[in-house]
Amino acid sequence: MHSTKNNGLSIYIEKYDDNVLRIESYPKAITYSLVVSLRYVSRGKVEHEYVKNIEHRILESLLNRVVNANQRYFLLSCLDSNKVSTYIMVLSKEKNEINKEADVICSIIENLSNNSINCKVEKSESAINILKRCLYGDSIENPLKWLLNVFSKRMDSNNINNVFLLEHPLSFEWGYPNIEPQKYEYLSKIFDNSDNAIRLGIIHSTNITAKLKPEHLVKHIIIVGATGSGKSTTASIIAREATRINYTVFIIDWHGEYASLLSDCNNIEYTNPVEGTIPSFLNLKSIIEYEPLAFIEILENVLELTPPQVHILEEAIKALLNKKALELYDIDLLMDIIQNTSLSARWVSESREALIRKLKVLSSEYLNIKWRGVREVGIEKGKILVFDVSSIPNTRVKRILASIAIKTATLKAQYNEVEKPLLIIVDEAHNIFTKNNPISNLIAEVRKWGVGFVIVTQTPSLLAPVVLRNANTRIIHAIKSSIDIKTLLGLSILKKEYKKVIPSLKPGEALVIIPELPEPILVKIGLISS
Ligand SMILES: Nc1ncnc2c1ncn2[C@@H]1O[C@H](COP(=O)(O)OP(=O)(O)OP(=O)(O)O)[C@@H](O)[C@H]1O
Repeated sequence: MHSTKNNGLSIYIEKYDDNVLRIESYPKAITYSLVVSLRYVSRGKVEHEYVKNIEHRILESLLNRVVNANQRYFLLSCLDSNKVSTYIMVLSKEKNEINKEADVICSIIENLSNNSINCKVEKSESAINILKRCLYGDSIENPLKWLLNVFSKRMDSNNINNVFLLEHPLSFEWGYPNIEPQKYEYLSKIFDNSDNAIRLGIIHSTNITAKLKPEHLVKHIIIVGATGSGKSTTASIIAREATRINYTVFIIDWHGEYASLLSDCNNIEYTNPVEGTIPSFLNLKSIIEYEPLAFIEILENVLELTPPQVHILEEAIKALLNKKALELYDIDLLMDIIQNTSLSARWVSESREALIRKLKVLSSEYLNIKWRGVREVGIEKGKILVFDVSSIPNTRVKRILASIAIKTATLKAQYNEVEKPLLIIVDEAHNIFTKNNPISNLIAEVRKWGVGFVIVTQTPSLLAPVVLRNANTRIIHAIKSSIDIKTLLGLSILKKEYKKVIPSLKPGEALVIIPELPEPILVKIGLISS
């Protein structure tokens, strides 16, 4: 994906003080604004003609002021809980004048309407909400877009080129006012200078580096976002940073993207079964010796085995375990054993054939992978091992091999057979951490063995709920699908206010939620040079 050149108009609206908003537009033009709301005071039956007349006179007065004064006004009609409300946005380059101007126009309006219109200056927070409602209202012609267009032309006509596209609603930065001094201090404390942390990028409107500490890593991280939103880039930054603080990193690379993302790293090894290498975690010996049930459950789930097929598989595994030299990068051997299982019931032969048919997708013959000839690559402290499954032609096989590798990696961590702490990054995790895959429950268990997961997905709604619940650090890139946004909102991962922000994040921008902070922070993800 390429980032598009932004030659449009970007507008940042931030709280300046209790009533005043500061608007910064690109190309550079800073102005100040406040919003007054108009309410008709009910005085019995108000004549339509009478109201129209007042409105006409108010508009006339405002127009006169536009000619004479330094201010601009913008009338907003917003759909507010099913009724249309009227607001006036007062714009000025002079922040000192703007409160005075609001008083002036309110007194003009109240006088002209004989006090049948109530005029009130809105607090900054509610002014932002009002603008948001107007902006996201259903009207096809976005009034604010028009406003900003006109406004910028008038205020800074020399600087503005001809393109006026509000193509990116987040440029408004709703809910992201400049960080106030107390909050700034608080954030600096949370993201202190400690070197033993993952540096994610810079927090919006600060020069504070957002960091994830080791405790965040073992409480798991989820990275969500639509295609092209920057998930893999973020995951690759976490991988690099994790090795810097001496983590062992294992990456399940679903699409074969990490070779280019990490091309400049020299502490990295790649494995790809189609090219004859596998991570040592894929030697089935460990999983079958330590937890044969987990192996059976993975196959049962991914290959949708029936109970009789599971039974036959269990018997075959028992037989396999009785064999002295267990070499099960050898699914072929497992199939031989199943073929020769001496179960006598009549149903066996049919189920056996069906089971073998299902297992065939894992065989050397089907995959064109010579399981007996593959080279196993181990994992070392401070290094990254990538398991690239992208060239395996069958999604079920990818899911099985990735699940087995993850399970074995965590077993090795449990039995201290791998250098810890271990960080397992799982790209396209919705293919693996599904509701019925037993692997999903690992996320609630592995912390005590010094293992953290980074779950990367574009479809959080397909993840097992246990996975979403147990990933305490959330990195949310742009998401378009309303189902996925709802999933995050439903889990209270996000407050409703962010619903509109998430689709508009730019590639590499993310809302980051860590347990210590009550609100998400907006982070521009990027490598921080040492
Ligand atoms: N932190 C960043 N800073 C600048 N640009 C970025 C950043 N992250 C991503 N991008 C841009 O967005 C593009 C897509 O990023 P990336 O491949 O990480 O997205 P993705 O969400 O993983 O997409 P996919 O699901 O298709 O793999 C990158 O090629 C890069 O141009």
